[in-house]
Amino acid sequence: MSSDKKLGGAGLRGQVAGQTALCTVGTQGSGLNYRGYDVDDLADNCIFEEVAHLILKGHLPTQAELDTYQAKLHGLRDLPEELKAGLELIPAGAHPMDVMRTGVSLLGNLEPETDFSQQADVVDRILSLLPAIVVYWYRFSHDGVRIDTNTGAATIGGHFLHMLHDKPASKLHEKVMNVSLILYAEHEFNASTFNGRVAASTLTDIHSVITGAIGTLRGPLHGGANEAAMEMIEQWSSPDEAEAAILEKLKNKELIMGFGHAVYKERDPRNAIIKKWSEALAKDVGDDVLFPVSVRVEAVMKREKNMFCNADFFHASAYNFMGIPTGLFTPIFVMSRVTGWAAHAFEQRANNRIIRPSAEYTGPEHRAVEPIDQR
Ligand SMILES: CC(=O)SCCNC(=O)CCNC(=O)[C@H](O)C(C)(C)COP(=O)(O)OP(=O)(O)OC[C@H]1O[C@@H](n2cnc3c(N)ncnc32)[C@H](O)[C@@H]1OP(=O)(O)O
Ligand SMILES: O=C([O-])CC(=O)C(=O)O
Repeated sequence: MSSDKKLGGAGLRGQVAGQTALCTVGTQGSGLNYRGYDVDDLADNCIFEEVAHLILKGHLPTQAELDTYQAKLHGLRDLPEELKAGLELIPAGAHPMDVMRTGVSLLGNLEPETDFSQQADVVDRILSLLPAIVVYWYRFSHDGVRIDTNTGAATIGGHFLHMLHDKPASKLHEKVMNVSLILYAEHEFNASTFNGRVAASTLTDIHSVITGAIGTLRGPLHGGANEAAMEMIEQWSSPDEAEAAILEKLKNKELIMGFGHAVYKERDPRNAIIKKWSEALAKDVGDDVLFPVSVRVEAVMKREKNMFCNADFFHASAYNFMGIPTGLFTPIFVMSRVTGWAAHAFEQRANNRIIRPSAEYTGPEHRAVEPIDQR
């Protein structure tokens, strides 16, 4: 797939800002490759932990390596008591992305990375704990329970759902979580990753890299779009109602969340994959509103604006069908993209020069300070 989107002007669009061996966007194969593998191939054939291993450690694991890696991650699922105490202080009304940001930041105080030789272990610990950080807080603040974060679930996706729903995830749900986490894992120099690389280039600790990236992903123009898309589509009870509302929004020049992309021009290769799984989940729950509404919105945006769904749009209905509260949508993105952020930080550290571009000055001419009584 080639991308011929005109890239220029503001937002550093299209400018090469560094090198990476991790990923290509819009240039090879189906359109998104992690270390040479098509994302659809990975989503069909792997669990997320295999892809995390690929991104973080450089190759797809053998069965023995995967078993060892999963056993290691399982052994790291216990939240430190001080972290639980900190999470219990955060009010129920907080945004779960703020909880993720604070959780990682607090973890950095409790288990600091004091030397870069620790980076792989520190990242495995963060990867293991992210689902527990957000679900422990969510269940304590919303349901008044202190959950056990040792679920015994084989995969990170299954572990997240098990903690949330107090029971093992179905095979279908665990598969969809694996697919979702694989689709979101890495995407070159997107805003949150670039933020992370800038932080890494100062040789700061990995918790600072991840904390900054979480804050950047939170915005509705980036990862927050999956929640914003859900808040939009859940307002409509039929495809016709959705179509009328979208036409009105377009007339008012409103942004339609979950559409468009800074790099892809014609399609986001992740959309067809998550759409297929959203459809399977819709059948599973007997939905006859949310999925048809989403399909109509996609068709209207194509017809009216020649715009396509990005990875976020059909994630909204898919997560909803699995009973996941909307506020936890973007935190799932964090549980996945942490692999990309960390691998970019490792690359930056391995060949570092501090990232420090220049600005074109547009302020006042040179002038002298007026004495305070004359201003
Ligand atoms: C995982 C991710 O982070 S994927 C992105 C998730 N974000 C969203 O879904 C939010 C909605 N989408 C957007 O805001 C944008 O498409 C972005 C932020 C993803 C990309 O921004 P840009 O690269 O600046 O967009 P692009 O250059 O393609 O915009 C071209 C035109 O289409 C319009 N446009 C872009 N996206 C949308 C949209 N979702 N709805 C309506 N119009 C849009 C822009 O306003 C712009 O109009 P203009 O020429 O009149 O100013
Ligand atoms: O690449 C981007 O600009 C946004 C992003 O992170 C993604 O699409 O996964």
